[in-house]
Amino acid sequence: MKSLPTFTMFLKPTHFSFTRHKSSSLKKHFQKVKGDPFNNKKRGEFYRSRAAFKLLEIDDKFHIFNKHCHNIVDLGFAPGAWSQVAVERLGKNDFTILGVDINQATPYKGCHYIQGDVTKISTHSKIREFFTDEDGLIQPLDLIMSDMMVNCTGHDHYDHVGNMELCNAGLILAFNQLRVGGNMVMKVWQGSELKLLEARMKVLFTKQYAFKPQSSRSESSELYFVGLGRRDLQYKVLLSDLFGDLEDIHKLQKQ
Ligand SMILES: C[S@@+](CC[C@H](N)C(=O)[O-])C[C@H]1O[C@@H](n2cnc3c(N)ncnc32)[C@H](O)[C@@H]1O
Repeated sequence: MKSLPTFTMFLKPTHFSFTRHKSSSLKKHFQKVKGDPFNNKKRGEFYRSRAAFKLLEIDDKFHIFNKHCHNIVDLGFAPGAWSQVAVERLGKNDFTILGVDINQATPYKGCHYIQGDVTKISTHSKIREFFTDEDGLIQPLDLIMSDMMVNCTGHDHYDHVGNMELCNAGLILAFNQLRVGGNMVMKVWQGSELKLLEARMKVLFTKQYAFKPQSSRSESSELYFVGLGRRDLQYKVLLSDLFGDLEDIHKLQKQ
């Protein structure tokens, strides 16, 4: 396998823009609670997990829960804090949230849940079925959010490779089921293959960002890729093209 540029190169401005963001809602959290705002007992009791804070920051920055956001898939849903944030942020909007997780979980109120492995085609079929209405019309997705992560081994390379497989599965879902103009957020784990994922995102989305929320521990290799505005590829790009090597993908970007 070709060796790919390191993540430090990935952070150069010609690639994804990389920002740390001080969110207004998080500032409010700081004011409400003393001590570590992300690890506070009261806050922890309110959200199903600390992962909520990362999504709050992402939404503050990229406004993913906007008025066009109705059909949402939450990949790696358990224990459900991201769905909880989505419900909170979408308020009275008309929305449907489907959580998907390889493990058993309890759906968040007002949300739906299926147990399934996102790397399996059968799970993608279940998602499509769920969003097919009584007349057999498939309702495309407006937002795919993925906080999926393999069980960490503590060995960064293995964790990165495991995460890449999950990200690729998320991208396949975006290719097949995300509407034109739709958005995607996914957790990525730094490593040599990130360059390839970045290139695929560039083919699929008009704007892409790499974002490290403040609530994500600085020593952690995680960050989030945000793809805004799924492109209308008009059948010029096939799924197999998207999963070609880096050189082929760069050619696609020029089309
Ligand atoms: C960091 S947790 C997600 C936390 C969640 N976003 C929240 O807010 O509560 C990662 C999740 O990814 C799930 N996961 C890992 N591999 C998966 C796969 N192949 N398919 C579906 N879910 C997967 C794990 O079971 C785990 O629940």
